[in-house]
Amino acid sequence: MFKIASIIINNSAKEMDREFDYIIPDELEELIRSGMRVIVPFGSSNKYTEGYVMKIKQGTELTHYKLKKIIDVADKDVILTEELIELAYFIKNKYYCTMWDAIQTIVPAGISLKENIYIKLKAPLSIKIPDKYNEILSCIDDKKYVDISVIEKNFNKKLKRSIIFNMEREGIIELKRKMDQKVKEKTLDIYVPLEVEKCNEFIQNPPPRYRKQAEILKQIIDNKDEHTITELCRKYKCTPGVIKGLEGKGLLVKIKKEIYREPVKDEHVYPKVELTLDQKKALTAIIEGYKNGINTFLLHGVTGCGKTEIYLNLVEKFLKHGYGAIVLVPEIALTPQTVERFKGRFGEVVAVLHSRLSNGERFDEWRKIKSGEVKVVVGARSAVFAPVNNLKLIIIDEEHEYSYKSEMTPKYHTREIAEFRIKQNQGLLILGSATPSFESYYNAKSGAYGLVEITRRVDNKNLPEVRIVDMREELKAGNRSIFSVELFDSIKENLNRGHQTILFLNRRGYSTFVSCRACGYVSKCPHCDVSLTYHSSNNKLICHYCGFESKMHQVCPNCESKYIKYFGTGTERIESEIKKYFPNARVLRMDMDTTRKKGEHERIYNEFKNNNADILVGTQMISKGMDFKNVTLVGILAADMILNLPDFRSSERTFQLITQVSGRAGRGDKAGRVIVQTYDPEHYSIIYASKHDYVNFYNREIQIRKMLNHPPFTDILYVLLTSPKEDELIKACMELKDEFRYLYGRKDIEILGPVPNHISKIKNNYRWHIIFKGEIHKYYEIINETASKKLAGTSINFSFDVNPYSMI
Ligand SMILES: Nc1ncnc2c1ncn2[C@@H]1O[C@H](COP(=O)(O)OP(=O)(O)OP(=O)(O)O)[C@@H](O)[C@H]1O
Ligand SMILES: [Zn+2]
Repeated sequence: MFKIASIIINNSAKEMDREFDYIIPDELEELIRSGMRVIVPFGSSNKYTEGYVMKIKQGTELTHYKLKKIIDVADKDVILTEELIELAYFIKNKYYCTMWDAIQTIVPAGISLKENIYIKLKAPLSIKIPDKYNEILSCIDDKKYVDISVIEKNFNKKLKRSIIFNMEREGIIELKRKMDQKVKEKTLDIYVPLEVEKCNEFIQNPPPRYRKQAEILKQIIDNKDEHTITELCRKYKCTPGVIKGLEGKGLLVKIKKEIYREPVKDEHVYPKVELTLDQKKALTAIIEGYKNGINTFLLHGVTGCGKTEIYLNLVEKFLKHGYGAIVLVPEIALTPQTVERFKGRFGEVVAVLHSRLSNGERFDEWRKIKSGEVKVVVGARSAVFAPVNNLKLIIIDEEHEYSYKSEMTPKYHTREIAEFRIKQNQGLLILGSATPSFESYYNAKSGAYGLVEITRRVDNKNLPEVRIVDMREELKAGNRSIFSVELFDSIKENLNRGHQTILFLNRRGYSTFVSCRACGYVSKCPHCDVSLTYHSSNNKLICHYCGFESKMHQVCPNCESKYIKYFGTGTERIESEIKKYFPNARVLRMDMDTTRKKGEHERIYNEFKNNNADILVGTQMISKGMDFKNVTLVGILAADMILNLPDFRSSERTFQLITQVSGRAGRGDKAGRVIVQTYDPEHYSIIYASKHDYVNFYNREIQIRKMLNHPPFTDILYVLLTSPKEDELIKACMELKDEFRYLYGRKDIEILGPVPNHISKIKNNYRWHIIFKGEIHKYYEIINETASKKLAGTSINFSFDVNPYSMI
């Protein structure tokens, strides 16, 4: 009898999204387990391809004759544990992607394999070789194999692979295929003493000309050194010849030692503190609830109530029991404090998964986690897949943040992945926020999650006082500036007192759009359906969607008048106005434009933290969990900016932003104040946010969600259709609508659209969408099939997003 493996092949095409059977050859039978990565021949050309073993089953005589054999295993160990295989199936079924895409989401990019081809001349004297191969032949050897990429480099034209395969078929060359990992494990040559006795003999009686060698060998032994040759030479101030000499005598030997690429080391310590009463109560409620079988808790605590300290205590408790933990933050660079605190409390057992790690560094961290060397992982979204041993605790900080939803297929939500993993491992999931997402609060209220609330800040510090300023009144009173009188006076006062100020505006650049006052012309991106933003720092107009740049016009390109002006405000403009009005103030700006360079986030953050600036201007980058003690004033310049976007989450988003940004004020021993500027001062999300009243905001907004049948009361399948050909796209959308005819009038599903997107063109691709609301899992198969059939062979691409965070 022999065994068969069902394998998912490296291929993202929907048609290939199934398991393929391969025979497990006898010599591999002992080795191969499910979750392992293997190399198999695939397709008619039998190209070497990587794949993952999903299942192992018994074969029959009949299958033996039809099936191909596995060539080799790709790794020593299993890559996907049972739990991660289950997780891959979950992702595939929940977000409607292929199994390969699901697996690629789970494993780090650095481990993927690439096929390398090596070529050798077969030296067939009897064959007449066509002249067209001469150029290739001149690069090939008849004694050793040459890497095809080396030949490709030597070749001035593009070397077609088909030519190489023809040459093989004609018997001119021999090919050898190998699969190599993109990122390799890193090893170093380390010198260690071989036999102590032999060494001692040499040290005691060295021949006169080897005295120096003996002296150094003695020190190496005394210090129990394990070093590379360069390190040894530096340490003992000797030449490499001395070390080589010792190696030649068989006294020192060279061994290969596996090492890790170390991302930044950090020796900062974050000492333990005595928990406040509120923190103790919350911690007890969570631990008791968990003992009684509650697996997920929503920790709803006002800004500055000390949630991080609760997380730290939980992690400590789980570590003591030998369990592993994952701590998720919205974005590493934006939450330096949280990261510092975990590293500072737990040290070496913590790995931080930065988005700026190189593939090699990421791969090394992943290996450390998998081997159990690392027990706590702190990271952004994708760290939820970390192969932590004995995983029992996942914490999602600022769980309402949009960055927890992936923007790439599969468009998973981190919270849903965490819930699944915690269920599999019977562990504990903590969702923390001052402004929980509606999904989570709804679950907590309906009893699906445990709910723990903290309504006071640490040491009973007051939440800041929030004042709403009606900008329409300012205008009536003749104030045309971007600052209301109240905000302007408050900034001045704060500067005089030596306190710090944060000014928030959710738009970068200088202006929102550039327009001609004479003819009404608006500068738009030629590739996208959006207006261009003026950036004063380089005097350019920039598209925020595709990056297109053009010079700022001197005159209107349409009517040549000089009255071309910028309108609206971005962070750059605020910065320059502040500099104009308060020339002595030290101003920092944090937005996408000022933080492109590595390390800039940290630099700006530290400058402000160390009181080297008076005012910090920024976009939503500054709204997250930052804890500055000296900030007593926060100005929100345009609170209603996202309120009017065509998205059912815009009220929720507005409430969250105002509350979170306000939460940066008054965290030290001085009282905080917030000034909210708006054209819509009666809007309930602004009023509730000004009162720090999440619960009543929720109660009101949830009724609207229910009435209009929006999540969390229903599921949405958002189908985005894009094409560079507008006519073809519109026609296909209309025909699709017709094909979905039979779904109309059903109670359990509703169809909206097709309609053009809010932004109807991005990067020369026209965009339309269709929205399905209701029991989408019941209809997904048929929707997918209808669309695939209809759109096959057209210029149109389509993608799915389940419960999207943005429909723009
Ligand atoms: N038990 C404690 N004793 C003294 N200080 C504490 C205690 N717990 C937390 N703090 C301090 O209180 C401040 C706020 O804590 P933390 O940053 O964890 O708040 P948070 O709840 O995460 O707020 P946000 O939601 O705004 O991010 C921090 O400076 C922290 O060091
Ligand atoms: Zn553009």
